[in-house]
Amino acid sequence: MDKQEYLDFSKYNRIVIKVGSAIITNNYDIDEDKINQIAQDVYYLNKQNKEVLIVSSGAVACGMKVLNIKKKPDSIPLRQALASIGQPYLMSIYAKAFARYSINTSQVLISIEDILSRKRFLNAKNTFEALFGLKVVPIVNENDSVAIKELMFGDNDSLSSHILNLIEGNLLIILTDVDGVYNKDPKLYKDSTLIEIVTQEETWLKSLKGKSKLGEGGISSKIKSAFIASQGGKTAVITNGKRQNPIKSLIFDKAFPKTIFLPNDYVKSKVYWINNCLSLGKLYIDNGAFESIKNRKGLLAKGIKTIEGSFSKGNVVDIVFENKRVAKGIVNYDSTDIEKIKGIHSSQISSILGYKAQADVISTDNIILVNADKGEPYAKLH
Ligand SMILES: Nc1ncnc2c1ncn2[C@@H]1O[C@H](COP(=O)(O)OP(=O)(O)O)[C@@H](O)[C@H]1O
Ligand SMILES: N[C@@H](CCC(=O)OP(=O)(O)O)C(=O)O
Repeated sequence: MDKQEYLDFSKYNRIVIKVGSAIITNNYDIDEDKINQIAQDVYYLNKQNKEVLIVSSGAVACGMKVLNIKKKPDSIPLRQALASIGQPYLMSIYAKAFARYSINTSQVLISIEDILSRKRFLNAKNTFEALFGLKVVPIVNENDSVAIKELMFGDNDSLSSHILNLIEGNLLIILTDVDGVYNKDPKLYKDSTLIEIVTQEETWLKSLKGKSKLGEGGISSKIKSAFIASQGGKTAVITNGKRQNPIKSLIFDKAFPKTIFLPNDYVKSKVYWINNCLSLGKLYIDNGAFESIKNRKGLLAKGIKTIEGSFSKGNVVDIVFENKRVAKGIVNYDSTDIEKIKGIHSSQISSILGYKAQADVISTDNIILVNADKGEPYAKLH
C-alpha cells in the first residue's frame, strides 16, 4: 500500500491529537497562537464530520508561567501544585481558541485507575460518547495534582494510546517539536535522518531515548504509544506541531514531514485494553487449568495454585504456568476473595464467600493467550 494512503483522512472518523508540552510553550511562554491554529485545524476536521479529542499536556508549564517559574521543579508535590494552578489556565486558552469557531470544549482529567478498572474504563467511554453526541471537543489531561507517583502515566503519550482505544478512534496524531522519529536525537545530531515509515518489525526503535526540557515522556514514550496504537490496528503519526497548521498540512501536503506507524490488523477494543493494561497481579495455575484455557474455557478457582498482588474485580492480571506468563485476563473477584477460593470447586464458592458468585475466576471471553516464549500477547480473544 502507498504510504500516503494511510493518511487518507476519509478513512478516519475519530481522531486523537496529542499535544505535548513542547508545543504548548514557546520560550517559557504559552503559545496561544499555536492553540489557535490547532482549533482551526480541528474546526476543519469537524466540518468533515470527524470527531476529535485532544490529549493536551501543558498544565505544569502553564503553572510555571502563572508563577513566573523558569525551571521545572524536581519535587513531585510542587509539580502537582503547578499542574493544579496551570490546568484551568490551559483550559481557558483552549476554550477561547475554540470559541472563535463556535466549538465548545470540555475538560476530562483521567487517572491511571480509570484505565485499569474495566468498570471505570467503560464509564469514561460513555462520558466521551455523550460529549461527542453534544459536538464538544474533549480536552484530556492526566489528573496530575492527585496522582500517586507509583501509579501515574507521567507522560501523556501513554495516556493518548489508551484514550484512542477508549473512544475507539482510528488515528493517533502525536504533535511534538521535531518532525518525527529520527535514528538519533535531531537536536543533538545534525546528521540524523527522519524515519518515515515504521512497521511492527522495527522494534529497535523502542531503544531510542531523549526528551525536551519540559516534556516528561520523550521520544521513547511516543514510539511506545505509536506501537501500541498500530499493533491495535490503528494508524499513528508523530509529526511537528511547531509547523504552521500541522493537522491541515498533514492532510493537504503530501511532503509534510512525519513518521507513520503502519496499522496491524484490526483488534477489538477489549483485546486492545487487556493487551495494554498493566497487570496488577498474578495467578499461578496448574496443568489442568492451562489445558482448559488453551481449549477456550474459563479459568476456574480449582486450577489456581497461588496468587500474587493486590487487585480488584475488573482489573487485569497475568496468568502464569510453570513460571511463564501464558495469558492475561480480567478477574471476576478481588484478590482477597481469590485467596479464599483458590483450589476450591466452583460449587463451594458461594458458601465460602457468603454471596452468590460467578463460577469462573476469569470468564472465557475475558482471557487472551500470550506467546509464552516471547511473553507477548497473541492479541486473540477467546
Ligand atoms: N531519535 C529521536 N527522534 C526524535 N526526537 C528525539 C529523538 N531522541 C530524542 N528526541 C527528542 O525528543 C523530544 C520530544 O519529546 P518530549 O520532550 O517529550 O516532547 P513533548 O513535550 O512534545 O511530549 C524532541 O525535542 C527531541 O529532541
Ligand atoms: N500532565 C502533564 C504532562 C506531562 C508532560 O510533560 O507530558 P509531555 O509533554 O506530553 O511529555 C502536564 O500537563 O503538565
